[in-house]
Amino acid sequence: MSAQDTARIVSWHGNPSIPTFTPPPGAVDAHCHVFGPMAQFPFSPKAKYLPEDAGPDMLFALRDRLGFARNVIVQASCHGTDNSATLDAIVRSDGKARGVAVVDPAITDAELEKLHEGGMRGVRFNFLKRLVDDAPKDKFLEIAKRIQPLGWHVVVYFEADILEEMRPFLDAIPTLIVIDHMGRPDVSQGPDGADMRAFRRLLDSRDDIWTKVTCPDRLDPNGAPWDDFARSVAPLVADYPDRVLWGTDWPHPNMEKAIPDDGALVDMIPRIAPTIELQRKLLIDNPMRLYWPGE
Ligand SMILES: O=C(O)/C=C(\CC(=O)C(=O)O)C(=O)O
Repeated sequence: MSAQDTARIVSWHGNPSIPTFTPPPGAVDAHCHVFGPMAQFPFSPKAKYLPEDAGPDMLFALRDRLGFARNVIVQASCHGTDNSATLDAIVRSDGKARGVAVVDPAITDAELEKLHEGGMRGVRFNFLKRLVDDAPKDKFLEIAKRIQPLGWHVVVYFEADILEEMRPFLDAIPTLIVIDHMGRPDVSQGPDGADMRAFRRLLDSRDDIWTKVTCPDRLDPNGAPWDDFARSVAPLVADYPDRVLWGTDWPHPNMEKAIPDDGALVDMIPRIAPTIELQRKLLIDNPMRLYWPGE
């Protein structure tokens, strides 16, 4: 049975709390998605989940409610390699959103250029078997080389159990790399656990590997208030302050059984970035360098 035969899913909170923490003016939500609207932007026939519509109006209302100024919209796997929904959201943002695309390896240079004009600044390689049918490393490396003239970076999503086998691939990527959700460590192991130590070795292997310190809801097996996430991730932010990004992950694909409160997610920020300076780097300086350089 494909996702298209199943009922459409709601994986986001209907009434998120207003956070206690006030993000600094200009803060960027650097990891979120849009779903559809399906009537205009149908989901991929290969989609592994079929969500209800969560389009740009909803995303921008949440941005304002949480106190953010800008979004980086990452093409979600349910839209495959058709980036139209993400591009449409960027157009509607009045310059307040940029994007990360997912592309077919056969994409032409002219099409890549068009994506750049549409506000894309990176390409995502997804290695989660539950989300994509295949992840051809050789073809991904070709794309990574071809996006270099555009000044783009590569976003890579994988889980901790394949970190070591990912190393030769990651070593060969010629652009800056952003690892989604820290490569999904088991944060209940703590800051000195095997997963965090392996991830730090990766960060130490190159100074142009960045990461998103995101998704306590996905990574903390003990759930809210995500204490294991806070104690494991705060030292990472302290040690790599210029290489970290933060995002809500709204509309939280596949989290329908444990939907996080977006306000509570924002309230995690001072627990992982306790000083004004760390918060400014995490929420403004770092994402601006990648997505709005020169502004
Ligand atoms: O939103 C995320 O980053 C994580 C996802 C969904 C995803 O990556 C996608 O659909 O492309 C997940 O773990 O299911």
